Amino acid sequence: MNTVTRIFAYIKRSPALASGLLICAVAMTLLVIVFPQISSLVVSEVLENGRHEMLFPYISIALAAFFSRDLLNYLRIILNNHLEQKVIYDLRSDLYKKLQRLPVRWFDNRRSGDVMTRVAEDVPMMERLLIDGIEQGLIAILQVIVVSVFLFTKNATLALCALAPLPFLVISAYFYSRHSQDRHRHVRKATDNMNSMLHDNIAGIRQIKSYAAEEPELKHFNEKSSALKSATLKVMRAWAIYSSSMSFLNSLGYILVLGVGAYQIIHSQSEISTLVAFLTVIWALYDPISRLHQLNQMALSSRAAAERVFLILDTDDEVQAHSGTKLPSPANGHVVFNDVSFSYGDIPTLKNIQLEAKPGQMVALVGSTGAGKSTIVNLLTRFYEYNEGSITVDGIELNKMDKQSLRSQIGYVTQDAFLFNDTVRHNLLLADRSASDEQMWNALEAANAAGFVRELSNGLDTIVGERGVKLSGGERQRLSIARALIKNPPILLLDEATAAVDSHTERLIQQALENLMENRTAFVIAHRLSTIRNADQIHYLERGCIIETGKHDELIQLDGHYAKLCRQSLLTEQQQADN
Ligand SMILES: Nc1ncnc2c1ncn2[C@@H]1O[C@H](COP(=O)(O)OP(=O)(O)OP(=O)(O)O)[C@@H](O)[C@H]1O
Repeated sequence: MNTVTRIFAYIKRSPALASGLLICAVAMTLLVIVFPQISSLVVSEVLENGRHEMLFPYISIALAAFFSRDLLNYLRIILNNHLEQKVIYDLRSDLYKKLQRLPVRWFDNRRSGDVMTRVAEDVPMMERLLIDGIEQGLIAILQVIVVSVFLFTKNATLALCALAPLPFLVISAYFYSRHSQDRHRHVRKATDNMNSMLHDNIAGIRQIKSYAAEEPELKHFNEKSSALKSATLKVMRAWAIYSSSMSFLNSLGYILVLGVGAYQIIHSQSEISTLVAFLTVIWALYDPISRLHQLNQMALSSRAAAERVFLILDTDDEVQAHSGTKLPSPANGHVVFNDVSFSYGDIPTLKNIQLEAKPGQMVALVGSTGAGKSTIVNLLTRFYEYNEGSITVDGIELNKMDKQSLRSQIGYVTQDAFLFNDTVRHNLLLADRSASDEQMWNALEAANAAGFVRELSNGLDTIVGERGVKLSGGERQRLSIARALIKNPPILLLDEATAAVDSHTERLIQQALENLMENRTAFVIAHRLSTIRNADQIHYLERGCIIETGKHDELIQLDGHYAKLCRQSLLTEQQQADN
C-alpha cells in the first residue's frame, strides 16, 4: 500500500468528523463566486441599467455570503482540529504500541533520539499531509473547477487567458516534487542525528561535566545542528525559487486577462461588468493554485516523515509475544539448558551450554568479562532467541512458549537497577499494578529499603529522578530488589551490581538478596563471594563455554579458574574489610 493510502486509512476511523469537515469546505468554496457575480450585477444592473433599488438587496446578499463563508470556516477549523488531534493520537498510540512489541534486538541497533524524533515530530508532520493535504487539496481543486466554470460561462476567451499559466504551473510542480523528496529526506535524517546526540548528551551530562568535555561536545553538537541548518536551507532555497516563479506565472494570467479584456471592450466584444467579474474572481483561481504549491511542499516533507513512521510500524513484532504454549502459573521453576548455542552476529557468543536448575536451586554464573553470562540470562527471558539446542522451563520448550506468560513468572534484577523518573510507588507498581501499600512496605522491609524510603520527603510518593538519580547506588539496588519481591516470581534472574558499596550497605543488600532468593529458582551473575558460596551450582564461563562446574568447595579443590578468581576476590573482600 502506498504511503498516502495508508495515511488515509487513519481518517476513515473518524467518518463523521471527516464528512463534516468536507461539507463545510465544499460549501465555503461554492460561496466564493457570490461576490464576483454580485459585483458584475451591480455594474450591469444598478450602474448601467439604472435599477438603483436593487443595490441594497445585492449588497445584502454579498454580506450574507461573506458571513456564511466565515461561519463555515469557523466550523471547518474546529472540525479540522478535532480530526487532526484524533489522528495524531491514534498514530502515536499505534507507534508506541508497536515499539513495545518490537524485539530487544531492534533497539540494539537504534538510537533512542531517532526513535523519539519519529514519535514526537514525524507523527504530527505526517498528519499534516493527511488533514491539510487532503482537505485543502480537495478544496483547492474544487475551487479551481468552480471558478473556471464560472469564468467560461462569462467569457470563454478571457477564461482561457486566465487559465493559460496552468499547464506551466503543473509541469513546474511535477519537476519540483521529483527533486524535492530527497531534500526533505535529508532534513529528517539530519533532525534524527541532532536529536539522537542531544538525547545521549543529556543522559550523559555527568560524564561530560566530569571529563570537562563541554567544549568539544558543544562543537560536536554544533556540527550536527549545522548539518540540519544546511539541509533545511537547501529545501528553503529550492522553495524560494519555485514559489517566486509560480507567483510570476500567475501574474502573467492577470496581465493577459486585463489586456485581452480591455481589448474586447474597446472592440465591443465584451462588457465592463464582465471584466470587473474576472478581476474580482481571478484571485480565487490563483489562490488555490498557490496553496496547492504550498501543499505540495508540505506533502513532500510529510511523506518523508510518514515513510519513517511506517518503517517502524511495518517491522515484525517479537515472535510469540502473545501466542504459544502458556507456562502454568505459578511455575515450578525447573530450568534446563541443553546444548544451547547462540550468536548476536557472526561470531558465536555461547557454545554448547549445558546446565540445570531444579526448583528452588540457586545457579551462579561466574567468569571473565564478556564471557556470556548476561547472554545466558537474556536467552531465558527470550530477549534473544537461541539458535541451537533447547531450553525448557518445567519441561516446556522456551521457543514454543507464550513470552508474556514466561516473563510474568520471571523476576529480573538488572545490574544498573533501572528506575523510572517517577515516584517510588510507581516504580514498585511496575511489578504488580494491584499491590497494596502494605505489600509495598513488606517488600521494602524485606529488601532493607523501608528505612530510607520512610525518610524520603514524601515517602512512597517521592520522585526518584531520571534513572533514580536522586538515590544512592545502594538504595537503587534495594528498591529494585523490593520491586522483584512484589512480583513474587518463581524464577529469579539476578545480575549483581559490581559497583562497590560500603560494608554496611553491602550487608543490607546481601540480606535483601537472600530474602529475595528464598524458595525461588535463581540464576545469579555473581560478583560477591558471599553469594557464590551459597550456590547449589557454580558455572565458570570463558569465551561462551562453561569450563568448570560444581559447588564452591569442589571448585576450590579443583584449583582451576574459579579457585584463582576466588583468591583474587577474597583478596578484594579482605581489603574492603580492612578499610
Ligand atoms: N546486544 C548485543 N549485541 C551484540 N553483541 C553483544 C550484545 N550483548 C553482548 N554482546 C557481546 O556478547 C559477548 C558476551 O556478552 P555478555 O554481556 O553476555 O558477557 P558477560 O559475561 O555478561 O560480561 P560482563 O560480566 O562484562 O557483563 C560480548 O562479547 C559482548 O560484546
